[in-house]
Amino acid sequence: MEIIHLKDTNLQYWQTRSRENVVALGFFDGVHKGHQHVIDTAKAAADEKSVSLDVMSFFPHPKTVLSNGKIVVQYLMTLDEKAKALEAMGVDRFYIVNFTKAFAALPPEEYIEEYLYKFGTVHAVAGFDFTYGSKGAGTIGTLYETSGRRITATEIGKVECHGEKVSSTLIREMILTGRMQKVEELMGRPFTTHTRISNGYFQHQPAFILPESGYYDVMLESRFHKLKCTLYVDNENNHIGFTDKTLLKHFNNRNIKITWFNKTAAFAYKQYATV
Ligand SMILES: Cc1cc2nc3c(=O)[nH]c(=O)nc-3n(C[C@H](O)[C@H](O)[C@H](O)COP(=O)(O)O)c2cc1C
Ligand SMILES: Nc1ncnc2c1ncn2[C@@H]1O[C@H](COP(=O)(O)OP(=O)(O)OP(=O)(O)O)[C@@H](O)[C@H]1O
Repeated sequence: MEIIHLKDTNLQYWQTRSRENVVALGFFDGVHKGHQHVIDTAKAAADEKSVSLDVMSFFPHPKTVLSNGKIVVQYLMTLDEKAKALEAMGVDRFYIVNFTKAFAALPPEEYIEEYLYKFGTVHAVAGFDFTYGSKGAGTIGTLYETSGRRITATEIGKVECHGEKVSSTLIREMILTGRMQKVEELMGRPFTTHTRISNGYFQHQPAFILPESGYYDVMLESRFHKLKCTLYVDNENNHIGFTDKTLLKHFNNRNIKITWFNKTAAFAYKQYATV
């Protein structure tokens, strides 16, 4: 899979290097069950038409850009993890558009012309609530007409879990209340984070979400070790630690993947305040 970062200055370059494709549209943080349905549908259409499967996503998050940074979106995954998840689903090209206010304000016609038609898109797939362009006026339902009937479209109906729309926002809420089983149900896989332990400390980057403070059953994986253990999280201080300090030696100064299972207890801050 190719990963292409689009900005004003390289737009034309990539337009001329595109080929016919079916595209899936959206931010796709977490690549959850709703997103999976969108991408699987686009994959089936691409296979049927024998064209490439592309995903067109954005960065940073539109809510952060449109609120002038006032709304902080804690991401569920890094761009690298998102790319791996998309690649595993059969995506050929992953475009990441530099999301700016100017881009958000494009008239829907112009977005379709410059970012879809000139990129070789013959068919677009997005969810019922995906909007694009100034005032969010463009929808997947209006895309065919707005494209001058040059690009067909499929609208994906709402994917729900126990009557609620599966969304990145809902998953963030569940992580922040420690409901990891529910998160797994919404994502279709357990929640994972990638981090590094340097000189005995987890270097968690605050741009990425951490579960509610507490003790968690986790799986830790480095290049050389994989084991189940308990970690504690002090969310307010963006801190992760081992309850069994003897385990540190296996993971110190390594990149690690944490797979989060159950929250087993509330966090007793005083117990670790002096460690
Ligand atoms: C391709 C594209 C994707 C967009 N995706 C989102 C999005 O996921 N979330 C969002 O809040 N706005 C998104 N926007 C921005 C909205 O379409 C719209 O510009 C925004 O809600 C601001 O509306 P305003 O013109 O009334 O300020 C996107 C815009 C474009 C062009
Ligand atoms: N539950 C769902 N059912 C159907 N389509 C969905 C669902 N969730 C997201 N989509 C679609 O998947 C694409 C990517 O979704 P996007 O990341 O923008 O939304 P989201 O998961 O609802 O996030 P947020 O909570 O930030 O709004 C969009 O086309 C969107 O309409």
